[in-house]
Amino acid sequence: METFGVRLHRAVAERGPLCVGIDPHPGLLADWGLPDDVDGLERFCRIVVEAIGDRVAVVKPQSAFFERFGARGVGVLESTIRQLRNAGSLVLLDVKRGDIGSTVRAYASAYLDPSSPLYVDAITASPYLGVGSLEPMISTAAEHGGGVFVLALTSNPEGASVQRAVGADGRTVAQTVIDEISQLNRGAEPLGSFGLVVGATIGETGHDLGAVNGPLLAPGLGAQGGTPAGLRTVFGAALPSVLPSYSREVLGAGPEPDALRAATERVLAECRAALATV
Ligand SMILES: O=C(O)c1cc(=O)[nH]c(=O)n1[C@@H]1O[C@H](COP(=O)(O)O)[C@@H](O)[C@H]1O
Repeated sequence: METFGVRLHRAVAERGPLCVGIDPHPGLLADWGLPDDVDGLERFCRIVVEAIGDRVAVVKPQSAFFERFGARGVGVLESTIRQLRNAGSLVLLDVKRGDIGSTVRAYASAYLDPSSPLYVDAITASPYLGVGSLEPMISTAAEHGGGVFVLALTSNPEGASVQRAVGADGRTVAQTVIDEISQLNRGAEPLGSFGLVVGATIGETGHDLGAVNGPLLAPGLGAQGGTPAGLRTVFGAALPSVLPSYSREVLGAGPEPDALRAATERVLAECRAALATV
């Protein structure tokens, strides 16, 4: 069984360091001339998958935009996941789950067990009930070759008051998350399967990402003001492990498939250039 880290490493080598998010905001549906309903959602996703599913390493559907339409919206999420897999991109489902361990086990079966209809390559997880509470996700991912991206330093301005709080041992909350996830990737080659989320907007924070040995998802580019050139300031020597992630910056170019592809190529070229500067 190939691990997620191995698959991700290969996908990035073949398709380049880029994750594109599918975030069907009501405003984007309107801009694309689509109704704000399940049919509009379905058409939006189909256009994105057909335009870029066969050329982007990772696609990250944001679950909230599907859940807001109830069961039929989740049905569109299921079919979008299937279509993305057929197009050859890895699917990172952005659900930011976290709970007590016994409930995390159910989330793990929902997203990381191959028998689930919502099975994906990797999910995002929130560690704020304790990194240890995520253990069922970690072990299910390890068992089935999946990945988990744990929030460390998020792109939003409100995150810092919690994530940069300093504990009794002098480390920030985020650094303890970084250190615990790094342990899980020890010895993995060429890349571990347990990633961290670090926003592209946060500037230099003094956190040590040097020992992570796993992917560093960098959302916040484009619409939230982060730039590829700014990634070096945020990530320093860890820059080669960064997986830049864009949603609205790319999606805003639609609905024409050629325009979506052109926007994807543009941000990919910018990211390649920024990541090559180490
Ligand atoms: O986990 C994430 O992907 C995430 C973490 C974070 O710190 N900030 C952040 O913006 N995100 C997600 O990344 C996407 C950003 O979308 P854009 O701002 O449109 O590129 C949204 O789906 C967010 O939920």
